[in-house]
Amino acid sequence: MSDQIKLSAKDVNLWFGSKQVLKHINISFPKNEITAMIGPSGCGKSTLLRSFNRMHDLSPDARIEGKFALDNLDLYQKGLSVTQVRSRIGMVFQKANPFPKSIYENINYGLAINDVPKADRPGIVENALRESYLWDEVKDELQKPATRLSGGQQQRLCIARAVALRPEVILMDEPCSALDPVSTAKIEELIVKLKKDYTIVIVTHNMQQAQRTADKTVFMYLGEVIEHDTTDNIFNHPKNELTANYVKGHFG
Ligand SMILES: Nc1ncnc2c1ncn2[C@@H]1O[C@H](COP(=O)(O)OP(=O)(O)OP(=O)(O)O)[C@@H](O)[C@H]1O
Repeated sequence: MSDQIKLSAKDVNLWFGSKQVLKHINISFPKNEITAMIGPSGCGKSTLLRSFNRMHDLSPDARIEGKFALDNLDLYQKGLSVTQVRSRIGMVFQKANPFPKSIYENINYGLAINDVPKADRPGIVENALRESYLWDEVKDELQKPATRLSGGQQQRLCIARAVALRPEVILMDEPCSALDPVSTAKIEELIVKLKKDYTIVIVTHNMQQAQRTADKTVFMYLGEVIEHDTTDNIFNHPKNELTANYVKGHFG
């Protein structure tokens, strides 16, 4: 763990049309820690997560105020492309979304569009698959379509695709919600292992998952950050009554 802030949002407000979805968000995520974002459906967790890697750039009705930063880099500054941002801030989605291509090509593609020299790519693909605990299962069938892998394997492939680009941050939006308990346990083990090299922010509805994986937890409600503390404090000694009621399962 360290006190160095890797990712932050300052005075952020976000509207979709006339509806304000994020309100006065001030939040920071320390380097090499896992932070879980929890809160009832519709409170803005995904919207906040997606803001960091500029997923709203193409939504004509989205209006964003405030500042998002990676270290001291303004993520919305003029001249900084989405591809540049996403090579440093990777994302893994709720539903595994491999390209309809081979296992190998799923990882190779990102390397190619980021101009990684051709000769380096096979080694990077192998390392990314090893790092994602998938290599032993797929090493003899790298040319097989990725869509034939199991759901859990596909999600680990998506994590491999993200880590291949050596991002500094990995954003995860309910990465296990479509998986069975065994696959979920594997991904959670992987997430905890990855924090040595990455800063991780994970949106989850699974309270046990937050407690098993996250150093810090953020509770959001109606577009606001209500409480942000160590995971132990959020679940066992919450300061805010709303947080207490939510983690006890009284609503949401
Ligand atoms: N592209 C969009 N255009 C318009 N409204 C949107 C868009 N994306 C999200 N919203 C709205 O913003 C609000 C917050 O949604 P968001 O997905 O961030 O919540 P969430 O806390 O992640 O919910 P869940 O836990 O159900 O995924 C919701 O009311 C949602 O309908």
